[in-house]
Amino acid sequence: MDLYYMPGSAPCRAVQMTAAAVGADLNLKFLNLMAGEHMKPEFTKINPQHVIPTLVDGDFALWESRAVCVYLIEKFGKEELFPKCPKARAVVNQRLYFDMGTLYQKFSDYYYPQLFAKAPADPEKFKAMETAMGLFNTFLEGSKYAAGDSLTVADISLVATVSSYDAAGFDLTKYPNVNKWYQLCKSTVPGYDINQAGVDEFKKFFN
Ligand SMILES: N[C@@H](CCC(=O)N[C@@H](CS)C(=O)NCC(=O)O)C(=O)O
Repeated sequence: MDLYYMPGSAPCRAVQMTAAAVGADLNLKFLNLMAGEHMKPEFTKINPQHVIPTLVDGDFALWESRAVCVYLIEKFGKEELFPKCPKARAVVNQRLYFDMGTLYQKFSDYYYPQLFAKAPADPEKFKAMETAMGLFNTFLEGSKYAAGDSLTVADISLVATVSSYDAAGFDLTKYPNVNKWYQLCKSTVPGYDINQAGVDEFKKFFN
């Protein structure tokens, strides 16, 4: 399977950690977004939405990191990362959608215009990030992992996002449940070293 990716990208890191967790061997294909490689016809033919991560498994192409993570888990039969029980699965899905639509979204809204369009910092957008992180802190009340007592794909997706917040200098110590969960994930999420290497690349955008 090929994975079009960039190491600094949080959604790509989530897919790489999931691959490590399920034992999937990925053929990594670096795509340089800064050089516009994602807009070349060779890539838009595979993914008309021109985003990474994009997985290619034979004649099947898939993007949206959380969908890719779930595909890998199902393909490799690692059910414990995406429980079948409807309620347990629903909580995992809620956390995944929260990550995509709120936690990661607020991060992108605040930092990306500054990093990639030299826009000034918007304090309202910073507050929205704080609200989102506060919500995640509340979800973690009395819960070891993001969706209960065991590690799931929700943790993998969320830790990719939270490590980007950390890399950007966002103060996680104000969110004690998040901070505790983050430390736990660092030592228990398979392939966390891959995430860390990508985070180190991502940090360079802030210099
Ligand atoms: N929700 C998507 C976000 C993917 C995304 O925005 N990827 C960025 C890099 S981090 C990208 O490929 N941007 C290029 C573009 O939008 O054309 C996911 O989780 O996979």
